[in-house]
Amino acid sequence: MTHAVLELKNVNKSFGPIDVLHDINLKVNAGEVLCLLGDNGAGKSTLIKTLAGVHKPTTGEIFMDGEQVSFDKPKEAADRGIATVHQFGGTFPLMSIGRSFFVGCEPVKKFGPFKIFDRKTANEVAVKAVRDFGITRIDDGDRLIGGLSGGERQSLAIARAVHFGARVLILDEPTAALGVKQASHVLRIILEARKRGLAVIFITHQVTHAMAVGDHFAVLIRGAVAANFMRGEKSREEITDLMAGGEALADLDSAMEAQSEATGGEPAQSAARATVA
Ligand SMILES: Nc1ncnc2c1ncn2[C@@H]1O[C@H](COP(=O)(O)OP(=O)(O)OP(=O)(O)O)[C@@H](O)[C@H]1O
Repeated sequence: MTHAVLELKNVNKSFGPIDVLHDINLKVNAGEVLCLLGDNGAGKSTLIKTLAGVHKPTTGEIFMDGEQVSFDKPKEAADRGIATVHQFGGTFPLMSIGRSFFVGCEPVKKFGPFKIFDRKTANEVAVKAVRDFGITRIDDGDRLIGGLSGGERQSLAIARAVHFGARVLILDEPTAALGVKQASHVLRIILEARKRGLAVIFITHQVTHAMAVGDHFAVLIRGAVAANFMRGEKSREEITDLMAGGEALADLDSAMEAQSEATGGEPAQSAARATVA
């Protein structure tokens, strides 16, 4: 029996008296993109941090390849192959591509009695890794990260994670700040990571981007998985409605109706209809 690369069973997370995640059950397989959708404050960051070893679940279990794991710090999650790429690629604008690719594990060469950073090797390996990922516009490892476009930075960070053996790639809103062309570039890189057999968790607000690459979708509302479905099981409109808080608009409608009844006035226009119009 093949196990999911990553599986969460009944994961709860509380901060003191504040319960943030409620009974999260999710799994992601090798070569699959799980899109995690949710409005602001839904608990996406807390979930990512719980997977990446920043937080420990209050209760519940996390499994990798069927084996229960527990991370005391982010390095332990990273050593198991869980890599998180944040919105701006998490790199330093004033570093070169070669330098930032190897930050923390720089290749060195001998220079007399000293060991110095092997810039040539770092640049060659970094440029090859990103070009293999289809980022053909990067051909000089000495270029500064600050001179790359947002999409190129994201793509570089993904290629780096894959190069260093990531098995689970957590992408935290990678397309949120990008224009259409740049976003489609990053989506192609996500598909390439999937093709290489990674388990990808793609956190996004953008339903169009999720639908372009997702195999499996989970919608978080107030820290719980409100919907969990596979590609083709829900329409764009249904997902958008869930995402836009159809529930919240329904609450608002009832509040407006109650107010209108209380004042005996004309019924106010439906919040949901007003939004759609
Ligand atoms: N350390 C903490 N202590 C107390 N409450 C917290 C803590 N971290 C998060 N929360 C609460 O948990 C809820 C979910 O927050 P989280 O940042 O995970 O949401 P999110 O979906 O990532 O939102 P956004 O898209 O705005 O980043 C929020 O109400 C937040 O205030």
